[in-house]
Amino acid sequence: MAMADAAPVLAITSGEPAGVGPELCLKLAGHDWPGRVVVLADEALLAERMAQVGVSVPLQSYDPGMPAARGTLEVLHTPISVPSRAGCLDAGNARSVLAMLDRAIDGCVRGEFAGMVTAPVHKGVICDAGIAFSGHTEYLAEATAASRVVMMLVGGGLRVALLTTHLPLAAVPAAVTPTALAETLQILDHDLRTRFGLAQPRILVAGLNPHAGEGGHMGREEIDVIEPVLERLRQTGMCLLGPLPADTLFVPHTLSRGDAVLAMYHDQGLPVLKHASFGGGVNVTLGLPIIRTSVDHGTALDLAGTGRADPGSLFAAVRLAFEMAGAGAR
Ligand SMILES: NC(=O)C1=CN([C@@H]2O[C@H](COP(=O)(O)OP(=O)(O)OC[C@H]3O[C@@H](n4cnc5c(N)ncnc54)[C@H](O)[C@@H]3O)[C@@H](O)[C@H]2O)C=CC1
Ligand SMILES: NCC(=O)COP(=O)(O)O
Repeated sequence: MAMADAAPVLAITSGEPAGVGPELCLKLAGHDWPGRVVVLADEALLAERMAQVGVSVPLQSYDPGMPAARGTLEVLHTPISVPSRAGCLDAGNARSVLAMLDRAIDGCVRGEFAGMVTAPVHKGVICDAGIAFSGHTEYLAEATAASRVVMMLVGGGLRVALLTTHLPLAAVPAAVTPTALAETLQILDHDLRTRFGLAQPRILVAGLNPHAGEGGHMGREEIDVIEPVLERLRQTGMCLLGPLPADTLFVPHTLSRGDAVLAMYHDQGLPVLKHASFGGGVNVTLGLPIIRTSVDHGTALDLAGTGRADPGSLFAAVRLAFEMAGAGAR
């Protein structure tokens, strides 16, 4: 167990072995972090990627009581099941990717780790292995028995949270329910106060339909669901603006009126966020009993093994996790 006043220890899951995660994790070594970073990865795979991208990073096996020497990378060996070639997915490794997540989650729940930072996994190859998987966010919710969690991306001066996450577009309208909206806004408001230090968060809520439904002529979710929920939550003291037409919500004048945006679905909010910050954005899961941040990008199979993947988002995710754990960034 980590001592309450000891430097926080973060678990960094290296994710899909064929993706850029393992080589990005190597770049964490030698940086002056305000605590310990422990990379969960297959040690032999890390050695292979080092050879492939032409770097040499001394690895030290993770020992809870013994922080690694500066310049080395602490590694908690989590074996892959079959050899992995950069850029080539193999469903045979899906279960080992999930075992890596399970180890990090377990360590966070037990207090061994102050939080976890995830490098990307490949959702499709995990599903190809016969495991229903739609993302870390949903997996973490289930693993920690959190009844609802909220995906929020932070970057480029924006905070964008999502009401629905990895759903087919056709399933989105039915998921815009009073309960889902109210609980999501309550989690967002709560975590903006407690984890991001905002005394009175102002949340801009997007409509679902073009022009926020144009008075009911282009869809009724705004009138039937969103407006009543916002009105009810305003009575509890929450500062909510909306439902706002999503096409003009992200113009600077409107953004200046809020601290965070709640988008109704994945591709309503994330393209704007990624346009503003790709390579430096961070994905945070709100509503969990543990701290979890992540990169803003995927497995980038086209770059895996080249050493050219940008580590900026991983670094930002690690910095934010340390800040959330109470350790200032260096
Ligand atoms: N946190 C996670 O685990 C995430 C996982 N994914 C998964 O990743 C897989 C691939 O997704 P894609 O849509 O192809 O997105 P992607 O982010 O892997 O790639 C999109 C484009 O961005 C580039 N790119 C990505 N990361 C980069 C980096 N660090 N530096 C420079 N360029 C970078 C890629 O080369 C590619 O051109 C999917 O299975 C998806 O679900 C996607 C987002 C987050
Ligand atoms: N587009 C964000 C994304 O896919 C990340 O999902 P998750 O794995 O963090 O749930």
